[in-house]
Amino acid sequence: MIEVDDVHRVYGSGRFGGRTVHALRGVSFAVERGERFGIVGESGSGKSTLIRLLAGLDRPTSGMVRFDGREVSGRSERQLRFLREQLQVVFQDPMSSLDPRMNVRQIVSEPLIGTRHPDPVGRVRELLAAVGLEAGAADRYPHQFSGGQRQRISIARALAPQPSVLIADEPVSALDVSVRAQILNLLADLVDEFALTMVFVSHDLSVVRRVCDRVAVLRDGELVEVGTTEQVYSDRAQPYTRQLVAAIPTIERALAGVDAEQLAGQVAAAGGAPEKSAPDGSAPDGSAPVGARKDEEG
Ligand SMILES: Nc1ncnc2c1ncn2[C@@H]1O[C@H](COP(=O)(O)OP(=O)(O)OP(=O)(O)O)[C@@H](O)[C@H]1O
Repeated sequence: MIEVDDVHRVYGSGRFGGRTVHALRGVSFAVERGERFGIVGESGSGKSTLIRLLAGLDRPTSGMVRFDGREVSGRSERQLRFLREQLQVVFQDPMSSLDPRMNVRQIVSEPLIGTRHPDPVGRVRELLAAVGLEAGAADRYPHQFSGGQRQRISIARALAPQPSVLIADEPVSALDVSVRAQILNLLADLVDEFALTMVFVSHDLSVVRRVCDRVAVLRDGELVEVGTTEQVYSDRAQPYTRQLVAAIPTIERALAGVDAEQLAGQVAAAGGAPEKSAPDGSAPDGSAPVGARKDEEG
């Protein structure tokens, strides 16, 4: 469905002594139809750059991105219409990606403008139900919802044009930990229900692990590992991947059956990151562990 072939992206020309940043270095992978493919890497590893290339919002400096056999790079906006219909992105922060002046009906039906959909109102009702919002939500505005509910609205909007591929760009990072699991479960259910292909991007391997079949690990613009989520999570052949696992709060690893002490030893031996979680399994900022429920969404 998606092929990324030896893609490089260099920012800046380097002319007149200017700085260049080699954000992606020879990245290659393929995402099969129906797959849930995770891309994980720490800040600055090139995740946003890669998403922009997949969505046809930017062009690689060299290499090629293909969608359903068609080249994405180097096409005009008119030629990319097929991609805009087939591929939708859910962004990290629903507050900034939803227009505060539009009500939910307008937001969710916006992608249908110009498509001659026979029943946009009915479609909005259907989509709100699919993401677990009541029909009355259609008349309300983004600020009247909780963070998790706003992300549900973003997901409904992304599904409106009936895409075949959903790119989720850190979709739960801006949310309270108590609602993350609900949104992840919702995404997984919708991918099944609508037979979607999903590319799920996150800095957090534990989040990717919940929803993805395969995962690619990105470091400083290079793919250092690609494999099934379980392989990557449990083999940890790469010291960098071990660091990503070690950054997951202890309770998450306990749930995953990973021996925290053994892992900490491996990381220390690899010169890796220090243990970040508190002994009680809470996150470093003192927030509740992932998976804890406060029923904040209501
Ligand atoms: N428009 C740009 N011009 C110059 N450098 C850029 C530009 N966009 C990104 N970069 C650089 O490219 C590298 C990769 O950035 P990118 O935003 O893709 O990483 P990321 O993994 O998405 O990080 P984050 O999770 O912090 O968003 C970084 O060094 C970044 O500073």
